[in-house]
Amino acid sequence: MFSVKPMKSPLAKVVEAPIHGPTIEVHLADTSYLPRGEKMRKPTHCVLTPKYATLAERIHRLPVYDDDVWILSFPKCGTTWTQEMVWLISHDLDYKTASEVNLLDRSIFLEFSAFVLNFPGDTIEEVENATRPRHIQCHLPIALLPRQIWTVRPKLIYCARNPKDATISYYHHHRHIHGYQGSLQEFLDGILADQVLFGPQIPHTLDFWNIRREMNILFLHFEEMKTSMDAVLRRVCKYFNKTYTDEQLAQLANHLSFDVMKNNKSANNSCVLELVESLSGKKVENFQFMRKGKIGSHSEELTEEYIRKLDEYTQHHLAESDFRFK
Ligand SMILES: Nc1ncnc2c1ncn2[C@@H]1O[C@H](COP(=O)(O)OS(=O)(=O)O)[C@@H](OP(=O)(O)O)[C@H]1O
Repeated sequence: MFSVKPMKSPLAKVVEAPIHGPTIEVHLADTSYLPRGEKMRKPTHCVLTPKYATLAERIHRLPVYDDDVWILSFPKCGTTWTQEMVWLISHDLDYKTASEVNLLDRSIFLEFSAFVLNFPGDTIEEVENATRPRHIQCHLPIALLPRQIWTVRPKLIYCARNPKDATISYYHHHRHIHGYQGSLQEFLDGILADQVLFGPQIPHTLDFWNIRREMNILFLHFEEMKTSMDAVLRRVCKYFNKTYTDEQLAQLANHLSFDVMKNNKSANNSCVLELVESLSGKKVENFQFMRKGKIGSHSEELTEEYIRKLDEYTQHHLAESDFRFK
């Protein structure tokens, strides 16, 4: 299915983090069974962990059901936000259960065990045993998803985000969650050299974009959720065949607003910080998953030089595509 090689780059060293260990490059082999899509690229490599390689086959063979709901994204692109929105819309706005059961238990992060050394559980098994309809979150690229997805055709929701904002968000995530010790510049060079975990981002997004019609993927943008949440909610309702009143949608938009979600212990991923603290024995300071929640916050930290480099990198990847980040 794939071959694996250790990463020798300087960045691989600095991201040899206490939480997930070193990174590897997974090279995809047979992808002939994937949907053909529009302008389908040949999938290349993905940066993952050695522990992932031991779980890859189980993930690839995972049974898929047609009532599954898969939330797919590159890290830091609005996954958690999308998970809470989709779970509520498809569960008749059941705020009571949403407040009592943590989002990570309602919408399970499939490959989470692969990214935490000494993880005290098995998230793949959790998905296998979850009550249907299962809500599953996954950051893997299309070629590493369970193979049955392409024949069983569950609901697929993809969330994209501007790479500059996602990159800065990911940098802070690496510093505080993965124990990344390198500089911002090294991290950015790693992004540009496709060396960062789950990377590269743009081919990840393009692969889902190219099969969105064929696979009936609900394709969302972080920026649209920020600027036009009402329209996004209506699209999600339509996808799930749900009808709610204007008041109910306004209440949901409020529930999903940054400030409300930031203080919602059931959906703000604070339990992940607690897990990281207990595994590393160190306090995670000055960091929350709900960090800034803005469009364009990269401009506070990126130099003109790196804005130009990231723009050129993005343009290069998008040259053959009609896809545009918002
Ligand atoms: N409700 C709401 N409104 C606006 N923004 C929000 C919201 N929820 C999460 N976020 C922002 O999404 C970023 C985290 O993305 P992910 O959830 O994909 O992260 S993860 O990959 O699951 O770790 C992260 O972005 P940054 O603030 O730029 O770091 C979060 O703040």
